[in-house]
Formats: sequence, C-alpha cells, structure tokens
Amino acid sequence: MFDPAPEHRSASPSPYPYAESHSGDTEAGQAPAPHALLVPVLGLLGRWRGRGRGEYPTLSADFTYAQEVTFSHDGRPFLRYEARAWLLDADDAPLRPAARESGWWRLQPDGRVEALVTQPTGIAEIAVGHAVDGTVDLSTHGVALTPTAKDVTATRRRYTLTGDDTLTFTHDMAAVDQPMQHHLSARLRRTR
Ligand code: HEM
Repeated sequence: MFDPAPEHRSASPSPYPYAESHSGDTEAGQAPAPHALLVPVLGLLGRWRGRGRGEYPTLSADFTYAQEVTFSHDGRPFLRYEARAWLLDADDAPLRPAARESGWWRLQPDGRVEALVTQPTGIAEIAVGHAVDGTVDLSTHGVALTPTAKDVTATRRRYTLTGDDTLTFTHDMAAVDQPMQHHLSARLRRTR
C-alpha cells in the first residue's frame, strides 16, 4: 500500500540518512559541521552525568538524585536535548526513576535561545533566554499542561559550563501554588 523509503548509502546502521553529532567535531567526516548559530552552545554538546539535590516546600524531605543530560545536533541551528534522572538512596544506590524530559533548543542570532521541552508528567514548556559566556539561562515563555498534570506555572533553568568538563544546573519553579523558588541543583561531568 505504501512505498518503502528509498535505500541510501550511509555508514550509519539506521535507515535515517543524516547523522546526529554529539560533539562540535565532524567525527571523521561522518557528522555534520555545527551550524554557525550553535557557537554559543558548542561546549554543551555531548553526554553529561552527575548528581544533585532537590527540594520544594510541599515535599516532606529533600532528595538526592543522579542525572544524565545529552545535547546533540544534526547541522541545523537547534540542539536536541534529553535528560533523565533517578533518585539515590543514602548509599548512592538507585532508588527509583525520576523526571525525564526531551526537547529542542532553537538558537537565534546574538545567542538568544527558544526552547521546547516536554515531560511525561504532562508538562510542555516553552522557555526563552540567552546563551552567553558558557551560561544558558532559560525562563518560561509558556507552559501547557495535560488535564491531570501538576500545576506548574513557570520555571527558570540555568546551565553553566566550568572548564571543558563540568556543567552545573539549577532549576527554580513556581508550581502547586508556591512562588518561584529552588527545586534542583546538580553538578554534571562530561562522559564523552
Ligand atoms: C532532575 C530532575 C527532577 C527530579 C530528580 C525531580 C524530583 C522530584 C521529586 C522527588 C518530587 C517529589 C514527588 C516524587 O517523589 O516524585 C518532585 C515533585 C515535583 N516536581 Fe520535580 N524533579 C525533577 C524535575 C522537575 C521538573 C523539570 C519539573 C517541572 C518543570 C518538576 C516539577 C515538579 C512538581 C510540580 C512536583 C510536585 C510538587 C508537589 O506536588 O508537591 N520537577 N520532583
């Protein structure tokens, strides 16, 4: 009934004919060069892993978590973003899966960023901000909630590169009738 997608020549085992790159390099000619608008965020490209602390006034206790964050590109002026977290017990063993999210960061001239981020908890965020001198600062432009999602009204996320290999992350939010305040802080190291 449907025609199959045409075969193509590619080093990738995937039928998708374009490479995704996790670095600013062209990886032996397989990966696209980063778009010029990605210059302010080139240092973020790659996989990051680390741990953090979280809190919110509605929660009975603070928590410790681990997190993995990935940024990649396909040569166009946006980043693909993915993050997943899991809670840790007092011995640093995984306790249970926590937040996941994925999205797109659209780079604009002068380091302006428009981000779209969705979470399996029914929250879809659009955030805007800037990437300047190794820091990306994104604040809510709009939030859409599914009918059963928790009431998140605004967030602010800051990512700061320290040297080549450390990325700190802070996340503030206004949610469930609480004013904007700290929810998460993490320190991540580049894994490759
Ligand atoms: C590293 C990522 C994150 C971790 C580890 C995390 C962890 C947690 C934990 C442990 C709770 C307590 C409820 C539970 O045990 O599940 C919680 C609650 C909550 N989180 Fe997060 N969270 C993360 C990211 C986010 C993000 C990105 C948002 C929103 C944009 C968010 C919004 C909320 C809300 C609205 C609550 C419920 C508060 C309440 O109803 O009292 N979280 N989070």
